[in-house]
Amino acid sequence: MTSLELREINKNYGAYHALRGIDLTVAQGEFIVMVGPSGCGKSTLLKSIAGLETISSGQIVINGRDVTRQEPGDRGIAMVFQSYALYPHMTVAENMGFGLRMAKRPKAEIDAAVARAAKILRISDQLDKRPKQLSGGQRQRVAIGRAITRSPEVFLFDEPLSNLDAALRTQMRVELSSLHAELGATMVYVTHDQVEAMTMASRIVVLNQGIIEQVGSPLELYRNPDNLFVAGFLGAPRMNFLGVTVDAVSGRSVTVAAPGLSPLTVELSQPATLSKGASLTLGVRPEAISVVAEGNESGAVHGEVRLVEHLGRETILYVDAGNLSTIASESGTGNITAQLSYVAPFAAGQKVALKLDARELYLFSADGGRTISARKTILDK
Ligand SMILES: Nc1ncnc2c1ncn2[C@@H]1O[C@H](COP(=O)(O)OP(=O)(O)OP(=O)(O)O)[C@@H](O)[C@H]1O
Repeated sequence: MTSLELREINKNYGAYHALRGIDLTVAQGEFIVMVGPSGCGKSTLLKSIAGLETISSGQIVINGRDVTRQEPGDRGIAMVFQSYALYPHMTVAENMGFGLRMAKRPKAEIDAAVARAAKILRISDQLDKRPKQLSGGQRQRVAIGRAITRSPEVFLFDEPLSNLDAALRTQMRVELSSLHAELGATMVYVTHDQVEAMTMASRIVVLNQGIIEQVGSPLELYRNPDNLFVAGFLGAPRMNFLGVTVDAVSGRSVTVAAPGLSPLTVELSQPATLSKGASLTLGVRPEAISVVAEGNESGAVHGEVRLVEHLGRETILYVDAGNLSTIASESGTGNITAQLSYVAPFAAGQKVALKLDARELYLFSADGGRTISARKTILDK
């Protein structure tokens, strides 16, 4: 059953076109996570669904009701903000019951809803405290509790965990996923955090400059990005991009090369009319790069280690591969990043040969960065 439908949503701030024809259908119980670079329109879209922003054109439908012109309080949504937005002079219980009190619900009903939400969020012993007596994590639980008590048709979350420290964020992430499973509610969640997006979402929506670049399950987007933007946006460290030229085409295979790179053959999604010498972008994720002994030439890139990050279980190498042309290196240190799943004994200044896994290569068209390589197999979660 459809829970939320966004139809051709446009939002202008004066001459600035912040949302450009957003279409999205969300099924009952889905956990939608919206990601995208700063300023791409995530908050504007969330606030538009909430009714805190008026859209310039389009339609917002919640459970079959057109709510486009309705007040926020009448839309059947509850929003949880990054800043918690709790009333400092009210107790936890009063904060949580606020929405129901405004709706003039009977006291017994409010008390029961608050008690239930507090139990779910494990803050039953905090109900008489005021927000300033609580930790950041507890405050965010109260804000979520306030949303739960209203039994909304759709929950909206605007970066709810970004004010918490790393350990608490991990804990709350797990708790929010459990809460979602327990309530079976439709949730739309905005975040900057890749891990939150990958682990919590039923589907991720990647926004860029007011348009949707791609919608899909986390693994679908990670394995089969539609274009260079999505490929580069999801994954940390980011996918490496190398400028290459077509060496030879044979049916569905294309061999590409670049100065400093041994020729590599990539499967295409369909037979392509690529001519020899045409420019393309080759993509390879850091985890699809291994270090091989010098002298092993097949698909190897030779370079010098600039920086090593030892993360315990894994090692990240930032390698300068000389004149191998790469596009916008993420770190500014070296131009190829390799992520090795072991404690690798490398040091800055060391010469290495990197091998790119031929099964894990992506090719993007020069015009618009469309993915033209064959789709990758997705291993189910
Ligand atoms: N009230 C406003 N008036 C004018 N422009 C605005 C207004 N609110 C947002 N914008 C512009 O609209 C664009 C989208 O803003 P929005 O806050 O939705 O981005 P975002 O993706 O949530 O960014 P961030 O991740 O940094 O929070 C930005 O370019 C922003 O400057």
